[in-house]
Amino acid sequence: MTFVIGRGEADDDGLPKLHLGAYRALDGSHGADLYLDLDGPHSILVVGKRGYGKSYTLGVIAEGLSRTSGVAPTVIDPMGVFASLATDSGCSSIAGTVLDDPAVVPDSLDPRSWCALLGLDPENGAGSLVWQAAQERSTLDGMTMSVTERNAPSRDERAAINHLRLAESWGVFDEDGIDAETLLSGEITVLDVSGLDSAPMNAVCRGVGEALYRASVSDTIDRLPWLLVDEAHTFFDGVAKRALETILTRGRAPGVSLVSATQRPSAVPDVGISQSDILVSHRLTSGADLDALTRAQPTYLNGPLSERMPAEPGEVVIIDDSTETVHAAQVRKRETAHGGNSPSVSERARANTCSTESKTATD
Ligand SMILES: Nc1ncnc2c1ncn2[C@@H]1O[C@H](COP(=O)(O)OP(=O)(O)OP(=O)(O)O)[C@@H](O)[C@H]1O
Repeated sequence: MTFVIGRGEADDDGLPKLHLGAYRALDGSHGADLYLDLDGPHSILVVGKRGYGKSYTLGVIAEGLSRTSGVAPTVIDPMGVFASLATDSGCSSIAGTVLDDPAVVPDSLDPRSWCALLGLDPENGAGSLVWQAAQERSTLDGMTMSVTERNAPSRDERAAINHLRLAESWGVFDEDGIDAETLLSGEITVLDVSGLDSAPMNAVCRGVGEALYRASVSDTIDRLPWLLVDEAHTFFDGVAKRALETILTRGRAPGVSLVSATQRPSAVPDVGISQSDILVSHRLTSGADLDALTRAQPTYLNGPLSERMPAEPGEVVIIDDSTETVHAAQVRKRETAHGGNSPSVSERARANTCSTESKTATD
């Protein structure tokens, strides 16, 4: 019998799950293996102070998802550390796509999102022009044309066009950009947004979140989407917030999962904590961050969470609301290289061994 977070105790029932790690005893020794359910949708919040393993854990989850059929993982990567998932030349590489300059199709954003993105009031002047343009057209050129065709007061027209030009200058909208169909192809897609400012980074996240949610609601998909967002406070603080909240509050019914990782749980809106059915907490020490989690602390957690904080990188306490259980665990080692690593001799040696092995295999 093994324990599957999000499902409970399970015999080998053949349902999809990923190997998350092992139980951790008080003396630090490792116990039985621990798994994470991939059969149904989940909202998972991964928290922890810098350097204690959030991105690493996100990578472990991404690896497990990549090796599971029936799911389609997308990673929003603001630090540029997940490319190694799909480009690792070692022995355990994963089939997937890394997009260094990700662009979304303009109509992945609905008219309300366009106004929010550009900071415009949809009820007035330039905002209502952008709203109508987004309703009618699916390209930025088309939207600009739509604005000029309205015979609106020239001040409003100029303001709307300037805002659309600003959006164009971000380089994240393209009619040939990624759409839900591409993201749902099954292989992992890593969207490296590390070169972008906060607004375009948020635009990509909102576009992707909305596209995945809309595709799932339309009921035409044959894989369940998983959206993994690192440094999630950047997106909960920006225009992507609404798309993430939609997935958190309404995503599970159509089958969309969200895994958000942040070192600042205090910057995550309450809904981001209360609607997560699984909390994976690495070490946290800031009072504000512990308070944010304590406010949502379930009654079945005996004693304060602060007293159960792990001490070492990779160690976690997991609160599983679907089974109302709490677990002390050690997250397993990554199979692919962790992009956030400082260079180390052992990591280089591992990569060299792998490339020698694969060369020998092809000789
Ligand atoms: N489960 C694990 N097994 C082994 N090593 C780990 C594990 N988790 C983390 N580490 C080690 O801790 C380091 C820091 O992890 P990681 O980069 O994920 O931190 P982080 O919390 O995301 O920090 P940041 O907020 O700075 O991105 C890793 O490079 C790795 O060496």
